[in-house]
Amino acid sequence: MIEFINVSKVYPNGVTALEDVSLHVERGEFVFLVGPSGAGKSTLVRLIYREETPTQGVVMVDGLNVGRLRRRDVPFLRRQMGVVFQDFKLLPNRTAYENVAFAMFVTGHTPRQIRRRVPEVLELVGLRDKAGALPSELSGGEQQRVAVARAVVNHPKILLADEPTGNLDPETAWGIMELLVEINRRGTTVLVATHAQTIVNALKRRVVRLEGGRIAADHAQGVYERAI
Ligand SMILES: Nc1ncnc2c1ncn2[C@@H]1O[C@H](COP(=O)(O)OP(=O)(O)OP(=O)(O)O)[C@@H](O)[C@H]1O
Repeated sequence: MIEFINVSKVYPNGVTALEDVSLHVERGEFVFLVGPSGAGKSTLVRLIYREETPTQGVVMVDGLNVGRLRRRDVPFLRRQMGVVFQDFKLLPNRTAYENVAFAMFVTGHTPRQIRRRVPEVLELVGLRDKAGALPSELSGGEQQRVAVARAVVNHPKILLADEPTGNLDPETAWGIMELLVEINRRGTTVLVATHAQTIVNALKRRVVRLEGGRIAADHAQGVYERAI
C-alpha cells in the first residue's frame, strides 16, 4: 500500500531529513513511526501525501508514484488518504458537524450523502451529541476526534497521523489511539508518527524507528525503545 524505495529527502536549506529509506507497509497494517525529534518522521509522512517530493528514490502509494504525480493528479492521491495532525487544524467558525461535512462537500458528495454519512462518523468517534459544538466549545481530545472523523469520512484507504496525541493528556491520548486502532480494525491502513512511548509499548504493533533520517529498527510487535 505504501512503499519507499531508497528514498532520500534533502530540504532546500541543505538539511538531509531522510537518507536511503526503504519501507514497505501492507494494506491493512497498523504502523507506529517513532524516533527522536528531528529523526525525519514528519518528513516521511509528508512524502506520502505529497506535501514534499523525494530528492532521490521512489515513493509509491497504492500503485501511484507519488513523487512523479502531475499537479492535477495530487487531489486524486489525497482522496485516498486522511491526515490528522497534532494541532487538529479544524475550521474555527464551523461546528463539529460542519467540519466533517466540509470534507465531503469539497470532494463532491451530495447533500443527501453528507446527511447520511456525517452522523455515522460522529458516532464512530463518540461525538454524536457534540455535533453542534464549535471547536472552541470542545476539549482538546474532542477536537482531535472531530479531526479523525473528518479524516475518515470519505473512507480513505490510508490514515496518516502525525503526532496526533502531542497536545493531549495521557488518558485522552489513549482514547485517540484506541480510535485509530478501531479504524484500522475496519480495514484502513494506519501510520502514526508519535512520541507516545507508553501507548506504543502497550499496543505491540509494528514499530518503525527512525534515527538521523535512517531506519534504525523495524519490528512486527515492537516497542518504543531503541532495539539492542
Ligand atoms: N521544511 C523544512 N525545511 C528545512 N528543513 C526541515 C524542514 N522540515 C524539517 N526539516 C528538518 O529535517 C529534519 C527532520 O525533521 P522532521 O520534522 O521530519 O523530524 P521529526 O522526526 O518529525 O521531528 P519531531 O519529532 O520533532 O516532529 C530536521 O533536521 C528538521 O530540522
